[in-house]
Amino acid sequence: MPAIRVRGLRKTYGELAAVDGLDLTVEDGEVVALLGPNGAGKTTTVEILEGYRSRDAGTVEVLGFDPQTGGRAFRERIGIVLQDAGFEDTFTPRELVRLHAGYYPHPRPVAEVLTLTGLDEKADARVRTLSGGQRRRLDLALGIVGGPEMLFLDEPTTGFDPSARRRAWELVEGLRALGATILLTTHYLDEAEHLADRVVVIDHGRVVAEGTPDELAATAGAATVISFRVPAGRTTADLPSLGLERRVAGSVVEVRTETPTADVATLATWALEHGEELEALTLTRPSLEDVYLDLVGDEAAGPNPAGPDPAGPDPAGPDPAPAGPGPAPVVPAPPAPADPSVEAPR
Ligand SMILES: Nc1ncnc2c1ncn2[C@@H]1O[C@H](COP(=O)(O)OP(=O)(O)OP(=O)(O)O)[C@@H](O)[C@H]1O
Repeated sequence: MPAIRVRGLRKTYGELAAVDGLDLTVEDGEVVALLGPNGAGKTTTVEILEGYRSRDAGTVEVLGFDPQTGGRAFRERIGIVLQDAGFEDTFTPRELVRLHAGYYPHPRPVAEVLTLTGLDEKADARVRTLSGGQRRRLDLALGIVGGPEMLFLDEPTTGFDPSARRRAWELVEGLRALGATILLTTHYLDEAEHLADRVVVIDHGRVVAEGTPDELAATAGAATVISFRVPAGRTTADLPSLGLERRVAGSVVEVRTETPTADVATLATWALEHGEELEALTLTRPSLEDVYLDLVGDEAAGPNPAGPDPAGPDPAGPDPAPAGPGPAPVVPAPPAPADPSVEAPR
């Protein structure tokens, strides 16, 4: 039985379909990253899976429970790191972790959780004196203290310094090694690439692509780039026909190709036949970032596509207030307009 099975999930706010017929399966023990631009519906989906929001349509099973009706038996088996949990400022991390440990039948030791999340030094400081990144670590500590089988991480490392991020990654890897299933949302593509077995890209409340980063690269058709220096005394006119598109910058040639093996063979054969050495020859595979930008394009770099919500806040009862606009996406702007030095394929 998969850990998560979602079919035809829908959640609307007035006219806006925040989640619009979403299907998702997460196998037991799998780490899956949800990616997508601001407002794509990631948090709404995750909060429905956690039992924090109601749904309008679709079936949802998490560890065999319907999160809406799973109650305590369900909540004891999951761990949650929300985007913006909000703490009682006058408590200390040690007190809060101990308090939360009391909610679970088989919690992890409090001291271990504080160490794992790098909070030893701040364990007895008032929460109001913690930095943003330290509060986020506390979120993480509260998410794992119950020893969850299924962990939901909503942008778990936003605001972390690089070493805290590495540490959080190690923590997630450790939890995975213990057999936990993990669903995380992130805007850091390197985080998804590093942690996730599988990536699911969401846009406008639907899944637009899913697979391992390698599979995504293959299906999205993002091209590999072959780069090399034109041998001294030669010009680009001497080169064999290669790839889809060429860029020339000084003596460096970059060729975009969807058939890298054949093109490298053609290029190497040409060089050997002419007794040339191809200096600075490199092959760059498309990164998850290239693939992501191919899929969601400009939206990922817009000012705030989630924008003001025409539907206004959800008047419905138990759902929490909408999450804040969230941090700016870390994906860079899409490529600049066509470079005049780009040549048509020959
Ligand atoms: N309680 C709410 N009431 C009204 N609209 C909401 C509510 N919660 C979310 N929305 C809207 O639903 C859409 C999806 O929001 P959601 O927070 O799920 O996106 P997200 O993919 O998590 O975005 P981000 O990357 O910015 O966190 C957005 O347009 C948002 O404004």
